[in-house]
Amino acid sequence: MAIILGDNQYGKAESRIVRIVRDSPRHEIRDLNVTTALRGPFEPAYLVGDQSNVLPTDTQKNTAYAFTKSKGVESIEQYGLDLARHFVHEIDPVEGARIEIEEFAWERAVVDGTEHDHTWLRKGQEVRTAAVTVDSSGEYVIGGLKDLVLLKSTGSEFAGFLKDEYTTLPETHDRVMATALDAKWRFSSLDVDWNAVYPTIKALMVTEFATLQSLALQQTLWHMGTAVMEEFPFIAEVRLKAPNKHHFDYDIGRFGVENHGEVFFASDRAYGLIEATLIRDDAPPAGEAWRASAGLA
Ligand SMILES: O=c1[nH]c(=O)c2[nH]c(=O)[nH]c2[nH]1
Repeated sequence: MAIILGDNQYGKAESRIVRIVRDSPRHEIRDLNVTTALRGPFEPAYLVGDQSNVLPTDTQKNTAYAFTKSKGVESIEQYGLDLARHFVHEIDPVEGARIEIEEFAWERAVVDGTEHDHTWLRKGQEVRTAAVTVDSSGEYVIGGLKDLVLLKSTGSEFAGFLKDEYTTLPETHDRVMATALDAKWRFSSLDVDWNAVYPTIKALMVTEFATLQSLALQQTLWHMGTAVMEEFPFIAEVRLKAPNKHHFDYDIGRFGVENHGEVFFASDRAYGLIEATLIRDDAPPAGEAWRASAGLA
């Protein structure tokens, strides 16, 4: 019997990088959480402690910081491509690079009715994500968002489900539906206006969530994903993950107060977890696109 070293990669996880563009009195801010992971002939580091091919994770972190100035952060997708290409093409032993990025959004403070030049409020909304892989098989970009918290107070049903001796859930044709959406989309082209596509995808998914008379969260996810893929032919695949944040009618009848879908217990666990992958039947191979590192994006 021999033990062999299987899949491996190494890098610096979660470098928190804040880049301020201050070339004019009106500053800009980009607030990132960046993970790098390198793949290549790194077995000797694991097997015999030979670091000769190992670009330190500290160096990877430094490069991630430096590139926010030297290359800029036009979009997190482009920044990820710049960084991944650098590691693969400039650092000899590196054969593949995986860059995962989260971006935290800020909105300008409004002072005396005017947007302020250098003060922002952290947006409590979703986190934009990107995951870029570059290796000898190609270049892959996955865009995404996570923690997009959505709630609708009607327009959601759940009935007609399978029942057995353990089923107690009442059927409903009017319930609260809420989730914290995690969505990822794989691009089949790199010739994309990354910053233009993102808000459109978000808006399409929000619109489907709002307007579909939902028979289940599963159906809502299908409609969200298809809306995005019908709009953008260069999106080959969409992966969705949605916790069903249950809102249970609270029994205030005990106190002589009627509750017609007005007062709820917002349960944080256990939650249903509904997941779906939508893919075109002619999608190009995903290659290493989904092989995660820190799993940030
Ligand atoms: O939208 C839903 N899908 C389910 O699969 C499910 N199961 C459940 O108990 N409630 C719900 N709601």
